[in-house]
Amino acid sequence: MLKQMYRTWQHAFKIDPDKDVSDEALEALCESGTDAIIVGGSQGVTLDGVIDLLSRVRRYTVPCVLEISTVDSITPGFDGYLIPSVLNSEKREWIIGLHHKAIEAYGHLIDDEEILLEGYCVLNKDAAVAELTAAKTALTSDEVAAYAQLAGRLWEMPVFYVEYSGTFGDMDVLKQAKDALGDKTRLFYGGGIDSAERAKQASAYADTIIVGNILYDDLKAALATVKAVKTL
Ligand SMILES: CC(C)=CCC/C(C)=C/CC/C(C)=C/CC/C(C)=C/CC/C(C)=C/CC/C(C)=C/CC/C(C)=C/COP(=O)(O)OP(=O)(O)O
Ligand SMILES: O=P(O)(O)OC[C@@H](O)CO
Ligand SMILES: [Mg+2]
Repeated sequence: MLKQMYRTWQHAFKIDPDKDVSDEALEALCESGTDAIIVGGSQGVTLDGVIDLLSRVRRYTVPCVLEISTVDSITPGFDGYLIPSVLNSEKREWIIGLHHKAIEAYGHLIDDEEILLEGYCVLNKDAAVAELTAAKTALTSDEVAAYAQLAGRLWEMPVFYVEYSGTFGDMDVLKQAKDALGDKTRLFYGGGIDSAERAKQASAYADTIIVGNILYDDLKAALATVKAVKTL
């Protein structure tokens, strides 16, 4: 059950259903000691791609959750569902609009124990997700911290996600977000973690680090990020 699990996560791999990963690489990732596999991406996510990846990850015992990016690619069978809301989007649809429509259509199917809201702050202007969601990425650390305080201490969202997808972020920004968040909300960090060293740096402030792109470019380096933050 997602709501019982996510608070213990220190590390997760995010695997994109739109990208190729070999069976050998997938086995190494799933058996690495990571806390969870997140299936998600912002481009080219299809139902077929999601089902294919889910069935392959299901050969292993690692928890597997879907980070929903389109309604059409939701399928049963995951251990839980993460719902991103891009707090610094200039467009209402990415904050609450698509969510409202989805709840109207599928709200009756939702198991509250398996669904988790993530307040995203998207900070790399060059990431596809920033363009897609019209994120206002040029924010000062105080402005990011204000989103963290809002998401954490006021709204008590389960997760605040500092997202630098594609590049390693500013650790001072991450620290300030942590300080502003309060103790109800888990801080997720993702973006440019491509070594044990960077994994350690980010996990000094983030409760959970998310590792994505490097798993396609350098599997060994990706696996090293697990050992860097977890005592196995
Ligand atoms: C049958 C069954 C199991 C039913 C379950 C019912 C259920 C769970 C219903 C869902 C209800 C609900 C509220 C759904 C939300 C609908 C929705 C589409 C919301 C919008 C989400 C959103 C803001 C998407 C934008 C993209 C985004 C933030 C994706 C997150 C992943 C991410 C940031 C990937 C990074 O992107 P990447 O591909 O790596 O690309 P770049 O590196 O280039 O950025
Ligand atoms: O792909 P990277 O840059 O590792 O980022 C991970 C994750 O935060 C993407 O949503
Ligand atoms: Mg990516």
